[in-house]
Amino acid sequence: MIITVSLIWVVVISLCCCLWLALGIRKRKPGEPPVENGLIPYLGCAVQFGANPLEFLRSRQNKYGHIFTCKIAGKYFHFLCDPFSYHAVIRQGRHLDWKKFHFSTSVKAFGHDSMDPRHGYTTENLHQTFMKTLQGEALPSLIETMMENLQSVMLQSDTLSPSKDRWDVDGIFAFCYKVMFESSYLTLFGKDLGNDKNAARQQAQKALVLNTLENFKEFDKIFPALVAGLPIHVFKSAHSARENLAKTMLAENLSKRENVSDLISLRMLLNDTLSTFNDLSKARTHVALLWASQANTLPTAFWSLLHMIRSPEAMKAANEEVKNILESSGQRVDPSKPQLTLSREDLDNMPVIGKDSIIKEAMRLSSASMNIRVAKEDFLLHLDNQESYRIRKDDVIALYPQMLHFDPKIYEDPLTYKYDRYLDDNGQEKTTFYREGRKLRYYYMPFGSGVTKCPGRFFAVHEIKQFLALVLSYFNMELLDSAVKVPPLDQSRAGLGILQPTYDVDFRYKLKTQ
Ligand code: HEM
Repeated sequence: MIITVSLIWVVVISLCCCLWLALGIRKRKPGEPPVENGLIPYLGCAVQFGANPLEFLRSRQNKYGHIFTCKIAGKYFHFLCDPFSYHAVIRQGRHLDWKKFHFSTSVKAFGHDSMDPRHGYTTENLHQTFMKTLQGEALPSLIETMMENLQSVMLQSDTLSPSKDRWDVDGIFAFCYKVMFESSYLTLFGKDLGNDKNAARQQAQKALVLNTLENFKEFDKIFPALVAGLPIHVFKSAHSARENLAKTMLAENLSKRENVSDLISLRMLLNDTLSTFNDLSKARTHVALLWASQANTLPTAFWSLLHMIRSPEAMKAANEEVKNILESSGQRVDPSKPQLTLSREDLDNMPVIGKDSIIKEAMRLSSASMNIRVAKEDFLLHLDNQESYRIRKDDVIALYPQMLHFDPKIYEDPLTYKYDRYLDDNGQEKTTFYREGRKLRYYYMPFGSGVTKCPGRFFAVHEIKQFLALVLSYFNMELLDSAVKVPPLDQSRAGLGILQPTYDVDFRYKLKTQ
């Protein structure tokens, strides 16, 4: 009897193995890129890729060349590693779909109904909504509101309590998190009480911000798992954190707030007029925007501030240019009346901070976004070296720009932070980079590319510039350990944007005496 049962098991397992070999493994057809199926059914190469994507891709590039295919979580990814061929993917050919992956990822992570007009829940053109409310004429007012909020959070609310006479110690990431989260949340989602100074309402407002921050953190922790396809119900506390966030963003709550940004008010209107979403689904679309506006900005603020403080030359150059711009506009730094104004032009005209070099270099070192397109049909992908490869319908084509950012043939000494790397000899933005003597069209891509390029990028860079200009204006800052090493990047979020540090770095700050 025992022998019969064992025999049945052996047969079942063998059948499963045969089925997996027959159906789960792709055989390379003529004209296709080399393929790796990985050893684990369904997951394929996911575990090796996830452990260190850059190392994984470099080793496969050395083995296979400019393009190769890996099975990851049931899908076939064609990784294109030749920067001169990026154009073939970025210029949105008729064979490639960018919407499918983006819309389905958002549904998986945030739980709203599909925002893809092809699915029939809404006719909103999200891309247009973002461009209209985050760029061009919409930008100056976002910058102005952010400037007020940053100063109020740094100096007037209880978020920090800085003093002239005493150093305060904090983690740099913790500091950036507190200051940037609150300021940019209030800038986009408005204030509960408008300008009401009533103490009880101020406290209620503060409690709402703190709760939102805690819920955001809890939810953000499991974000990579949701993108990978795990259901949110597996993560009890993150699930309730996401639902708590959504509750605060129900129309009945948002409509009570004042100074709500154009982005959120237009989205509320379009949710009501163009969609069939229920109230909760509408609220969850706002949670998606909260995440998009914070998840990359917070670590970018950290890396920019950390690298600046660690680099005496960067600190000196940045300090001088902030001082000059304030002097030339006749402004005095007074923490008891924090009303500095720096327009978009002021911010753009400062060389080190203004031309973004300090920030760009910090992002080059910490960005690990993945640019993804899905093949709409079988087609031939033409590379720069005249080779062509067959791509099958529904396969994914992926660019991993960290390979560019850390390429020693493009960036000399790529692991070193050089605050002026993106400045030319005249102190202007440097836009020419070469690889083996050939000028590159794509050399810096933390915001993605082509049609899916981050629509919030101008606001994002300006808010970091404002943040740096203000901390330099108001605070003296020092590392607790002046020889502290830069913490390693937390790879668990690789593919999703700016990586977080694996641990925080302590610094101390106190108000400057003018
Ligand atoms: C340093 C900060 C930021 C970085 C590095 C960043 C990066 C990115 C990246 C890589 C994407 C995806 C592009 C793709 O899929 O190819 C993206 C999408 C997006 N970002 Fe940002 N982002 C930042 C800040 C912001 C801010 C502040 C906002 C809004 C206020 C924002 C709004 C969005 C939106 C709405 C999308 C989705 C666009 C779409 O699917 O059409 N981002 N961002």
